[in-house]
Amino acid sequence: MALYRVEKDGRELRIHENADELRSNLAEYIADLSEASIKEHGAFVVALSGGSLITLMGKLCEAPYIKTVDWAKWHIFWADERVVAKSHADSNYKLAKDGLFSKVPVFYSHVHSINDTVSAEQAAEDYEFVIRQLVRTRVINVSEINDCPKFDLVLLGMGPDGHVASLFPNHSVLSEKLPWVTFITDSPKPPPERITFTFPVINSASNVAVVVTGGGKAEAAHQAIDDIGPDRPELPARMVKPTQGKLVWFLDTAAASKLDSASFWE
Ligand SMILES: O=C(O)[C@H](O)[C@@H](O)[C@H](O)[C@H](O)COP(=O)(O)O
Repeated sequence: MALYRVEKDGRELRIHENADELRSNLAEYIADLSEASIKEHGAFVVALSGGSLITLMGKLCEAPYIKTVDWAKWHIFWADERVVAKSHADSNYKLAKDGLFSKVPVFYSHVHSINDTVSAEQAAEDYEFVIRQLVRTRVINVSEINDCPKFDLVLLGMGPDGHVASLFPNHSVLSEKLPWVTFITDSPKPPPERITFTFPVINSASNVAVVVTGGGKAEAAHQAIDDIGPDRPELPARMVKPTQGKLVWFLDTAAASKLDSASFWE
């Protein structure tokens, strides 16, 4: 039985007894958003991260979702991607292709991987161009507040240091306001070269889910979710604040083990 905390600013916290319960809940959440988005604007525009998220999404490849989800209407992007060949073991595209999209009937023309033949800077520029083209052709909606693309769902993991996508603590890209996609060449988590959505794009999404498991992330989850006072450093995960969209945290009990338990209820 998941425990929920719904806070005044629309954030939702879903804490699960174990990874299997989280996987079931996450698959249902994504399938429901897919159905609602396709009903609303004829597509489901989703951005993935790398890491354990892909395994945790695995139930989407099983019944009933493999048949009930309208996979042909999905447009798939990456909120961050390593600047390596798409066939490389470090590629988030390869991770998602092997773990998910080779098992479900997505249109490969809707799977938007990076140009893996250029520099990180050029790959970020190219990726932003593809997103801009899909905004122009109205496949992707635009935020009512700024001109940022409004993804239907951005799926994030979180590192033990509180990074999300490839937005790492104390990095200058955290404050990028203009580009939709930027790049780093000094990632503390290997490999060093990555492209990443900036926070304006993440926070313009209609829905953002941060999916975190394991006790090694409990301190970061506490600092990202709980009221830790004004003088503590703001972790990147705490900067995920959708301007109009909804934020849902998917945690297992280990990752939630340091949360201020007084403020969530069943
Ligand atoms: O490309 C990446 O490395 C990821 O996008 C990264 O942001 C990941 O989501 C976190 O590091 C959590 O990874 P785990 O869930 O595997 O710990």
